[in-house]
Amino acid sequence: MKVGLLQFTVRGGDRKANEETVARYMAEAREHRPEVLVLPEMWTTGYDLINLAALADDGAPYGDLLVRWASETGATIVGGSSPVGVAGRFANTLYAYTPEGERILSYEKAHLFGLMGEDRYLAAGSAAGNFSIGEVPCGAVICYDLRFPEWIRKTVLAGCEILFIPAQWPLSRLDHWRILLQARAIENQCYVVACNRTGADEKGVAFAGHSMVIDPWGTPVVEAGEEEGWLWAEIEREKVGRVRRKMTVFADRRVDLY
Ligand SMILES: NC(=O)CCC(=O)C(=O)O
Repeated sequence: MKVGLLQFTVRGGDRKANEETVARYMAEAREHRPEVLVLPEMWTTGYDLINLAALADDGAPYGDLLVRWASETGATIVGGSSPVGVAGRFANTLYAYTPEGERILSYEKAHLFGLMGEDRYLAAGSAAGNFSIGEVPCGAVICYDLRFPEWIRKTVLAGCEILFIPAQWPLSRLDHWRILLQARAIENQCYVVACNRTGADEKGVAFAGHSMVIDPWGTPVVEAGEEEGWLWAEIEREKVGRVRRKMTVFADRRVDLY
């Protein structure tokens, strides 16, 4: 399965500029014949939470763009996330679409990140992000959710061979990013596909880039630098089964203890 992760510099509060940037990269992606494309967290608006009510949509413009790009590229799009608001309740929401335009995932970030003010402006989701790409069981969480292994374990126990993690993760905690991503891949024996943003926001906070694909043994398959652009990787689904058969972590769980 050929996967492309787009890390780019999100412009806070400027949906038009962000849409134009992604559209440009989507046109470029076609020649790579991708099967899955992944975008970063809150790529439409950035963290302009004060203006959330004006910037968020009800899911339609955000979803419509993903439908268009999925159709144009022929890939399933795991569309990062965007603020989606219905009846005054806004959530950091991730949609995924097939090339045929079917929405296969709507996931709301479950753990709100106080350091970036999310808890003051957004509502937390409470449903796990399980979905399938063709026959492959997948899961998704968003950024800060990465710090909650219980939540990710729940997603994996429901069936997940590839875990997608769109993010806006700062450069100052790059070490946490890399260690936690690897740990989640090792302990859950699944692929981790993590797409971060690049550049700095309007307050001068620098973001890490370093999007990564990690295999179910915990070995990085690819890792980006801090620059904007596509990161490409090949996912070998058989590896998940191989690792899970070799080290029987799931069968060895002491469910009588925890
Ligand atoms: N957007 C986020 O959830 C950021 C999470 C983060 O930076 C962290 O250290 O955790």
